[in-house]
Amino acid sequence: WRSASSKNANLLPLPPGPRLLPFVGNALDIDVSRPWLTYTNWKEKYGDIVYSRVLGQHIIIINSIEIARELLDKRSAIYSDRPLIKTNEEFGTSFNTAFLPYGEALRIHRKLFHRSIGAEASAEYRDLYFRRAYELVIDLISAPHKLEQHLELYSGSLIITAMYGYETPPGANGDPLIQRTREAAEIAKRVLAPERAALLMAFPFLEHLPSWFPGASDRRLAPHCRKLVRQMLDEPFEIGKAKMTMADDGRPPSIVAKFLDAGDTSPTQEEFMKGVAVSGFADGTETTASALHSFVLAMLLHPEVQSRALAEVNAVCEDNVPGFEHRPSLPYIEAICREVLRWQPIVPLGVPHMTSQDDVYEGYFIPKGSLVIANAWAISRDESLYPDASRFDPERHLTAEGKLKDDPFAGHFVFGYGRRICPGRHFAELSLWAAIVSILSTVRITKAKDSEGNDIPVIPGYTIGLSIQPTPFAFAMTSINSQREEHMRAASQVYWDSCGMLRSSDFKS
Ligand code: HEM
Repeated sequence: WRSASSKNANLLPLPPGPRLLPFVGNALDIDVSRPWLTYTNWKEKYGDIVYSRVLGQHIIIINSIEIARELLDKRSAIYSDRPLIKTNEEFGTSFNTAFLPYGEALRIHRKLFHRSIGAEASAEYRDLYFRRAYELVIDLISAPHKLEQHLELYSGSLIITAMYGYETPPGANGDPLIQRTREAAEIAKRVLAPERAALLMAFPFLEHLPSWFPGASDRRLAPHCRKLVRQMLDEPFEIGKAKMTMADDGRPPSIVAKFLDAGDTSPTQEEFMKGVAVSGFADGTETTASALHSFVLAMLLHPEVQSRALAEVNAVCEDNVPGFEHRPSLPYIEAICREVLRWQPIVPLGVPHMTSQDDVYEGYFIPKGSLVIANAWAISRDESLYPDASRFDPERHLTAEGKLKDDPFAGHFVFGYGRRICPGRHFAELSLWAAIVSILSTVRITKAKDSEGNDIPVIPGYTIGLSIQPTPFAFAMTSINSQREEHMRAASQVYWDSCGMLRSSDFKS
């Protein structure tokens, strides 16, 4: 137990944690590429709430859903700040909702998100999820080796349409927002290798020590990155505006259209709107695509899950394509979606919160300015909630009668907490469901064969960083229901033939 700060008048102890070394604290104890594993080990030794300190920064690690909900949900008013990361200013990325401090700008961003992709608004895009899911299935059948590209196009184009009201044609890579985001992400990767990104997010004060970071010289890319970000903010917004003047195409209005309709379009408000739209795209595309990537890996490893899912869909839909109207009758598909999110939490440590006041929890002192990390990885591996937790097992979410369990934690911990909970979670869940049910009903994912006809073994692995995704693996994908495949192709064709929507080619350059 260590003594606490002078503000801690009752000299309450800090939560338990590993022994601190002078100056560096616990910096040397942490696996920097996969800090969630270190923190999960600490759960064994120190419990569900752990105190650590690196270079004077207080860090509280939460390893249980109960404590995360108690502090981050119930005491959200004082657990919702974010650490300031100066690199964001330099590279022009401080507009992103995820980096905003707790305050007025965040409140406005979250209100705009709620209006555009809250539970109700997300449901308005029912047709869009499926149409794009059909295109995903068609793309996967014709070019399975471009899996990552197809998944990124699926998740990114859905968000672009919801945000701006224009569409990226199937198979296209040419959308300027996608291209520029990719370019900006490349710069971010050069400046911030994944392990550095995770470390910097967890310990933002480390950016003051550039000598610790190989690649700091890439800071010369900052002006170019700022220019890219400006284009990302302005160009699609102008397209969204132009879209408003076009004839009504019967689609739900985009978030930009709703914003412009609402009237207050002062430059400050407009800048908020632009920031929200690009944050949604930047924070939602890779996460959703990574979850789908994990799904494909899980199906490859578990053919029996694919068979059961297909039998369920066939029993409910016969040879028709499944839609949201079938969702209540497809509990096993729902269980697969839950398990995909639980099995490999895409953001294993969530995004760190920061306390804006001193607090006390169960007799432990929690200082103001502490980074609070809710360890989604540890929760996903909690054997009391999820026995044999490393196993991919959708059945854990079903009752003995095959009904979906009433699990208050399902879909919760992977999306974060309180006033910072992921504002795209409803949109994400609907787009995951549409893609997963469309794939399972129409294709079979199997091991790829080598030149001698033998199965290529699958060695599952994951990348490192703030968010994770599977490392590349070989697989094959074959259509197993020609009627559904035909329906998907025809629906997609009819749509694009009759489409009056603005396309990305309407961009100036
Ligand atoms: C499977 C998909 C997704 C996962 C696993 C995921 C996960 C998360 C997590 C863990 C956070 C941090 C929450 C916290 O601080 O407590 C977050 C924040 C955020 N997410 Fe998502 N997300 C997903 C999809 C999306 C989508 C589709 C969008 C938008 C269309 C989106 C937009 C955002 C934004 C803007 C934030 C920052 C919120 C804030 O700081 O207040 N996410 N997400």
